[in-house]
Amino acid sequence: MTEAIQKSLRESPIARWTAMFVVSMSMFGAYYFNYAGSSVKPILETALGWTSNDIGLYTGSYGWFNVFFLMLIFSGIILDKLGIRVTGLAATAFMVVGTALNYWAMTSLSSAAMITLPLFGYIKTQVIISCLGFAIFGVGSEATGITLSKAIVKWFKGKEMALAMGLQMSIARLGTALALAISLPLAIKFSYSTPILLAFILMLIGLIAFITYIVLDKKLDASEKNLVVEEEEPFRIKDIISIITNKAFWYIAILCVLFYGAVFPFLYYAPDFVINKYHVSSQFAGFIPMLLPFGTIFLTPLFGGIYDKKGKGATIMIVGAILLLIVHSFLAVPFLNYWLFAAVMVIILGIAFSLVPSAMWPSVPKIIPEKKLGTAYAVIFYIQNIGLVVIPMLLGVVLTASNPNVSPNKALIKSSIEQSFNKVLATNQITYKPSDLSDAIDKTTENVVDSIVQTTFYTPAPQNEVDTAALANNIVTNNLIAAKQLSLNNGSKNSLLAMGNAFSKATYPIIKNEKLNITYNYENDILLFVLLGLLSVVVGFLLKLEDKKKGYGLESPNMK
Ligand SMILES: NCCCC[C@H](N)C(=O)NCC(=O)O
Repeated sequence: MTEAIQKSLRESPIARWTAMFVVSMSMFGAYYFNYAGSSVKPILETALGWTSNDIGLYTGSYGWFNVFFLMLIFSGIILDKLGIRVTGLAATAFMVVGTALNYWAMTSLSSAAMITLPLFGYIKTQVIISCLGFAIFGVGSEATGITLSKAIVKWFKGKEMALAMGLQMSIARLGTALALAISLPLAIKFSYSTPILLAFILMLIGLIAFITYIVLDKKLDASEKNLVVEEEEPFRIKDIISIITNKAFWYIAILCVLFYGAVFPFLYYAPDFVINKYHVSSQFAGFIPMLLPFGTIFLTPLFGGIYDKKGKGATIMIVGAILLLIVHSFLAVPFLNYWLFAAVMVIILGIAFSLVPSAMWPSVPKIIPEKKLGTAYAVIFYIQNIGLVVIPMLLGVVLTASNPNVSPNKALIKSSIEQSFNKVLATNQITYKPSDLSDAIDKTTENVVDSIVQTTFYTPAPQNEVDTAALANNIVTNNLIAAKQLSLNNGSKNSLLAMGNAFSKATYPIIKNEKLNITYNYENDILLFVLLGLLSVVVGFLLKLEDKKKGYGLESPNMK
């Protein structure tokens, strides 16, 4: 037997780094699409008449199947049972199908068509099919994430594993940066659907890249066929028990949900937060949070490289958690309200957001054997996904409760919508069921109020109070014009709701022009982030203690 045959392909740096770059291409597209939709929010509102509720539903649909139908857990089990090739191929194909469905819904379905569905009520067909597409994409995206982690462990165990995982994350975050930088300009220059078309092209590239990876993966297996490698028992369903009874695994999963919960939702609120607290103009508010993903592109592999050579994985996570705590604590101080201070804090948060992931993901293989890694990563992502649904909801509740005086005057808005409806119905002598009318008025009020809250989040203007009375007046006048354009010939519930939709759509530009200024106080929300930071530090120390007790080697270098 020749030397060449005896050597595993893993031993060739060119082969393993090529495998890493090829396999990471699928995640580049996934992270791009993740942020492309929300970046074109204002265009979707004006071009398709999507309300803030529609956009919120769409953004949240990413996790529907993963969380509610446990698809993420199934993906992990499938990964451990059927392997990297089958799972990765299916996952990248899911991303292609989901993105295609999303693109088709946005470009081929009428934005006026409506449907009544259990759980959702009366909803735009275009919105619900786009959500379905995004949910299918979400299944593929999370499954690809866990497949990539397992693939990197396969190629890099005992070598530059954390550096490789860090670089894979950097390539993914380049996708995020691309979405933040070009989605909106693309949508303005061409069409609202161009960023989604680009996402579809990137998904196809990701699928082709994964097929290329399969060739490399087969070559790796062939190169190891004649080697004496430690044969592992195949994965069995009962292995899940040994994962979920492992204390260190739980510390990592809890640290993951606490830490990511204090970063991703913070980014969502950050533009409005810097406008309200640091008096940054709305044009520049997006730039400060944007500093975060850009910084992580360079720092995550750097810290990964340090972990590989020097070890100290648990310590790196603790330092990251401490930085998170410090940043949120300083952001909570009322008198520190100069914009440069916020920018510096976001840069430090970027350092924390590079430290923790660079050590967290390569630490899992030290605790859980390779054959169970798919399921282990899947359970961690599953818990993280639940947190990313619950924490923003909690923040919204805290924000509303902490700012009782700045909410739009719902009663006034409702009465103006009532007036609009009654005028149209009386003028056109349309008969209707009173309960249907009241449902349509309630739904329209909900949409309009939500639009006001969401719009003022991003576009405050130099006024001192919420002039809802002027807005209500405007709604009546302008919505009558919108309603007249509708050929309403009966008073069925659907036609009343359609009228309500036209009202909400017509109201959107009015809200923009009213230039409302709602100043939110974010103090309590930031305190919630401080609490998450504090708990992250505690869990980090518990992980370090458990590692010391059980000897997982989190503090040892990865490179032998
Ligand atoms: N919108 C981001 C997708 C998250 C993917 C995955 N659940 C994850 O957390 N990956 C690690 C990371 O640091 O992005």
